[in-house]
Amino acid sequence: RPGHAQSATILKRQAELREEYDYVIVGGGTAGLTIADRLTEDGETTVLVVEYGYLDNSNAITAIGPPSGETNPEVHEMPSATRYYNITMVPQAGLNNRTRGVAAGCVVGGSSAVNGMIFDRGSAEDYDAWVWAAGDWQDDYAQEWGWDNLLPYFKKSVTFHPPDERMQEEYGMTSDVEAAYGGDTPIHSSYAPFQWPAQKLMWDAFKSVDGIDFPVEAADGHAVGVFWFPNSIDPSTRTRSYAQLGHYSNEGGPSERTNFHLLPAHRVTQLLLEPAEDDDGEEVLEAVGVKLMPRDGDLPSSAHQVRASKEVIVSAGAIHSPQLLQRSGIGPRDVLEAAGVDVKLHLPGVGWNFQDHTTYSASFSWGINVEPNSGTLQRDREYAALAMELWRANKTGPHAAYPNSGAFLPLNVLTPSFSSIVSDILAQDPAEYLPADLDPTLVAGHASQLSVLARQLNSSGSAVLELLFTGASSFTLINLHPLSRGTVHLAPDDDGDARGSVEPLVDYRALSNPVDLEVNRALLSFFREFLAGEAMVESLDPSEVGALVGVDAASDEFVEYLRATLTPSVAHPSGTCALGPRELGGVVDPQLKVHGTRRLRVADCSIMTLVPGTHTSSTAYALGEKAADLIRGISSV
Ligand SMILES: Cc1cc2nc3c(=O)[nH]c(=O)nc-3n(C[C@H](O)[C@H](O)[C@H](O)COP(=O)(O)OP(=O)(O)OC[C@H]3O[C@@H](n4cnc5c(N)ncnc54)[C@H](O)[C@@H]3O)c2cc1C
Repeated sequence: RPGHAQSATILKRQAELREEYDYVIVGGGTAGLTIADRLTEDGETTVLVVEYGYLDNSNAITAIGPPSGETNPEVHEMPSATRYYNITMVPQAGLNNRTRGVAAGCVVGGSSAVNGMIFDRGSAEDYDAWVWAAGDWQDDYAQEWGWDNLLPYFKKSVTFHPPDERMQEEYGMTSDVEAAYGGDTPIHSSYAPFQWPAQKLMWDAFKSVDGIDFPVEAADGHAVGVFWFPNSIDPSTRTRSYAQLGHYSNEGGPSERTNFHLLPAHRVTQLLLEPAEDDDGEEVLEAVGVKLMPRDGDLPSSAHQVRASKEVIVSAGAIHSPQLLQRSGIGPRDVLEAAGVDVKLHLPGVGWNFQDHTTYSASFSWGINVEPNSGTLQRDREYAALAMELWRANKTGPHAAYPNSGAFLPLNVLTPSFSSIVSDILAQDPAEYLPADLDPTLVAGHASQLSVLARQLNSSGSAVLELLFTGASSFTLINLHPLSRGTVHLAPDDDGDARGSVEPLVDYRALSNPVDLEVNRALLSFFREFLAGEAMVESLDPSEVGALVGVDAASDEFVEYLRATLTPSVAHPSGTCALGPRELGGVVDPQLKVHGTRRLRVADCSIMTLVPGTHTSSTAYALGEKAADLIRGISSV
């Protein structure tokens, strides 16, 4: 245990912990802290947040700008590895049995403390898709979800800082505050005050491609096209803005409220569940509290228990929320039995429907060298000195550069054969690419998702390719709407060991659905064609470099390249406790209540039925805000 960990052992804290709170929230991450902040703002409602990570005030979490050590050295109060879980995905059958780490934040603030700070939102269709996937139950889900219901919470969840006049004139940045923003929460959303000149050349080149939109504002539901997007960065200090600073230690925030308790460095190992009846007299499980264990120190002889008089809210993220439900006896019967867990509620959707965006690299070099660029900082000592001076003076200049522009393009812009890909999806037998003997409700849910995905891939309102550009010549091509579905299941050797330290089996099942190969081919073909177009040749003169040179996107060799190099995750894990009817494999109802239970909700990225075509943190904040209102029974912002 790091000596400086600001965490109490349960014995030290036992005196401070109450026996009972109104609400117990599992996970002090992006959504969890947002919910806790809202529930306690009345000064009366008592809330305990249990967080496995440490309360870590290292400035290394917030520092951005020049490499550490050169100015304002980063201070690591704790080893940086303590801010991540140590999980290795299971060997990926579709990726030559490769494995790698699974990125998930493990610290107060959750993944918002370690993420890349791209702070965009999906398109309206990305959120309507969750409702569409509810099939015959759409009307129920449309009451609370879909873009129109979420937009007020997106607005509420951040303080937006529009680009100033210079940034508008010099870089062409645009925004529409009224359409997309208006909140004043201490979670900040802003643009970098410096962009490299080659960025503009690429932006201009996109203008020569047919069918591309350039929305003035993307965060109002129009996140398709080439557009500017902000970062979760506080522009007054140019430091990371994240859930710990915005929903815990902020002035007047939860850390100053006596009705709020945060217990870091403790893991909830099980939910306390009792048999009960719901309002219709049906037998259900009722959540009455949690069992928790310290992360460090001597192991107590038994787990400490805390009761929740109103509700338990699970916000442990898309990797650990399903794990906790499963450990507690809620999940697919076979998975629970294999791990020796008593099945209290057979709910096959728990841990199913695992999704993330996938990515692979494509590298080029520019034949025309446009100065300055990030290399100039290394090559030109005078320029480097000026850059450091600007950063020291007012946090501007090249060291303030951060990605703010991207192409988020629909399939019909990427390939003229988009409709044949859509037909391939519609022609699929929904069970064909799923694990054998999957519960029929999960197959039915997948069938529903396939029709939603066909609709999105056929539409100009949903992006399929994400390509961020800053002026640099290396790119990652991201598939925003994969069809492959994976699992997060309890490890059979998870014997419920006292600390709960056995991590779940994380299987992306990347490329298990062949349509994902087709889409990846389309991403590469489009991008190569774009770079070979007149506008790019005249301004930057690209030539391809690296392992893909000479590899035809239509060839088997390209498939081999994908299997050898594709990354199955860009750290946007989603979908493992999906919003949706039980008949379609859903785990939570429109109120985020777990089917078959009382006083138990899940609220984090695991509830996203389909991963939206965007980075996921802004949605985690918005759904945290939404969940808090559902819990409080508030029907509009
Ligand atoms: C490396 C990385 C880069 C990313 N880059 C971006 C980006 O640039 N832009 C973007 O928008 N999104 C990005 N994301 C994704 C985004 O940050 C997440 O989708 C979002 O923060 C998840 O929010 P959440 O509330 O669902 O979960 P989290 O914020 O991860 O919170 C879950 C919390 O629960 C705790 N927990 C888990 N199990 C237990 C338990 N049993 N008991 C107690 N506590 C528990 C965890 O420690 C964690 O703190 C990135 C994520 C990572 C990891």
